[in-house]
Amino acid sequence: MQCNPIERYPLQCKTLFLSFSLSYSSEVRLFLVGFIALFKVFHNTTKMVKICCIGAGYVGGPTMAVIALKCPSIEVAVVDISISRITAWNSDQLPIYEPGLEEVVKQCRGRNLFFSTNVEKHISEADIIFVSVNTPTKTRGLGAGKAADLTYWESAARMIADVSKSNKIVVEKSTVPVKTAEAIEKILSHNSKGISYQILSNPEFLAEGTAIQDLLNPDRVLIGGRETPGGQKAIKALKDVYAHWVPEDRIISTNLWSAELSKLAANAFLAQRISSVNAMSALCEATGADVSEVSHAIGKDSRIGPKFLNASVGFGGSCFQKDILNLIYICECNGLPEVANYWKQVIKVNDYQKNRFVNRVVASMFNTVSGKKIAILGFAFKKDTGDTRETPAIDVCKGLLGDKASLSIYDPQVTGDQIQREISMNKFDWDHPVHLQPMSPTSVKQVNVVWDPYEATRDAHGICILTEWDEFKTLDYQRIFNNMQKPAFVFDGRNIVNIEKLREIGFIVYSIGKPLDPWLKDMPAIA
Ligand SMILES: NC(=O)C1=CN([C@@H]2O[C@H](COP(=O)(O)OP(=O)(O)OC[C@H]3O[C@@H](n4cnc5c(N)ncnc54)[C@H](O)[C@@H]3O)[C@@H](O)[C@H]2O)C=CC1
Ligand SMILES: O=C(O)[C@H]1O[C@H](OP(=O)(O)OP(=O)(O)OC[C@H]2O[C@@H](n3ccc(=O)[nH]c3=O)[C@H](O)[C@@H]2O)[C@H](O)[C@@H](O)[C@@H]1O
Repeated sequence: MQCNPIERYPLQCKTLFLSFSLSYSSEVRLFLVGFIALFKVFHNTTKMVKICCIGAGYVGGPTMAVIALKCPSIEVAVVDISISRITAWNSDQLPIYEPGLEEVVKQCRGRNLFFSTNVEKHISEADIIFVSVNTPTKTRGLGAGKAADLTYWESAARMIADVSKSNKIVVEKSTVPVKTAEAIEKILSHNSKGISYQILSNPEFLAEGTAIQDLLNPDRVLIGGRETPGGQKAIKALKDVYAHWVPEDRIISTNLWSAELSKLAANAFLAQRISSVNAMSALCEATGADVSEVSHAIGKDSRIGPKFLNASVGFGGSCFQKDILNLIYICECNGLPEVANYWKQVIKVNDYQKNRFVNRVVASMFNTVSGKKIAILGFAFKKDTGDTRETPAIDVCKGLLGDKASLSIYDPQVTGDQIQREISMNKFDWDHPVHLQPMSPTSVKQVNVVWDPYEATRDAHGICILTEWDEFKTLDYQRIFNNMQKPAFVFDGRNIVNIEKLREIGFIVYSIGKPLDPWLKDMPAIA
């Protein structure tokens, strides 16, 4: 990495200044002070550290926007092969919905934050290159259905090797299998043309919907690097970037493999907590216990803690399942089938939870939803995002369509096009760059997407709440009930409605892990 010459030669500059100061008049001294100040400014601006991030997605976009916000002296370019994504980043309609993101982008865009499709130019000019491209589950070949597909990562690495003319720090921001850095090092060093590369692992822990807050105030920043002087120097350079706003004690450095594995481990532990509470929710329904009360009681134990104990229709999102599958594959490759099986169970329980929900819906409606209108409230995988990758809504909707239901879907942040695409696409196709996905999948006739929850629920037999959007808590349920077929059902997959109030109105209510409505007790959901 290049650094400011004033910093590189501080002693020489100071000595020069001192010797002139002693021998010349005050005017000359004043001139010199001005000259050196200008020299500093000039060099600070021309030798600005440059960052390039390959991949302008849910991670690359917000992460770089926050770096640009907090480090005005660093120039940040976010590049992508998707022209539509970059066009959107440069417009008033950002490509992703994330609270607080627009404000940050507007403050920095055009100042020290740039979005571009000129991948080669920005890579070649950068000192630090973050790689934040997709690492989806492989769909075919060796490890299909489990291993991470590193196609996009490898092509980014080859691009770096092709266009670089100066030394680079390459930062793994994508979630990758442990030991990926070794593979990347090989690609880069075999094509190095005398250039030196340092690979760092700097996994991202932000959650969608709270990305900006997570980035501004992270629990920790993790940086893994080689234990060589070069590796340690690279770690220091990246630490200096984060140190602009993250307290030093929250910046952890480790070896490369610990950092890579910690990311997979963190997601596996988080997902395991949800599967644990979801497994309990099934037992609560069978026994009359209330899962919210159980979560509250166990969460009071400081060793367990209260977070991530909300029972739900299942976890979704682009990462939990993909990263656990990846972990399972790594365990299998390392001859650890027992460990692999342990983690497999987390995914099995998640699938079980989604199936269980569909079975409840169908069983309570006299064992058939054929031709019945079911309103789906919420399609995103969680509130405050428009992201639908691996949302449990896909499996629930497919399950209901399998029983010939007719669906009317409302989500405040997801378009009809996106919903149709998700429902008609094959599993795992969703996490590839947009321009590589099927352009116009055949839309499913029994699916109607509307922009109003009252429209979605009119004449419906039942309502499934699949995302915990706040607005679903305050809907006029009396009005909704009046316009529905009877008996009218609410299946709350997020435990957000007031069950007692809805029962008073006349609804038959199912809420995950809560004591069952007498109606549901008489209609057991056996698959
Ligand atoms: N979405 C999330 O909340 C989190 C994601 N991650 C990880 O970060 C990585 C990226 O995830 P997302 O940002 O969600 O994905 P994304 O799909 O939103 O963004 C990835 C971008 O990379 C671009 N791309 C792919 N290959 C490229 C190449 N060779 N050159 C230039 N651009 C290229 C794609 O066009 C796409 O816009 C994944 O490994 C994911 O596991 C980690 C933490 C949180
Ligand atoms: O690697 C990633 O992609 C990210 O994955 C998750 O973040 P994210 O998927 O954006 O959102 P979460 O808040 O973790 O929710 C994931 C899913 O679990 C569900 N969930 C969460 C918490 C809970 O108690 N119950 C529950 O069902 C959510 O509704 C959602 O469907 C992790 O929380 C992030 O730390 C990580 O960086």
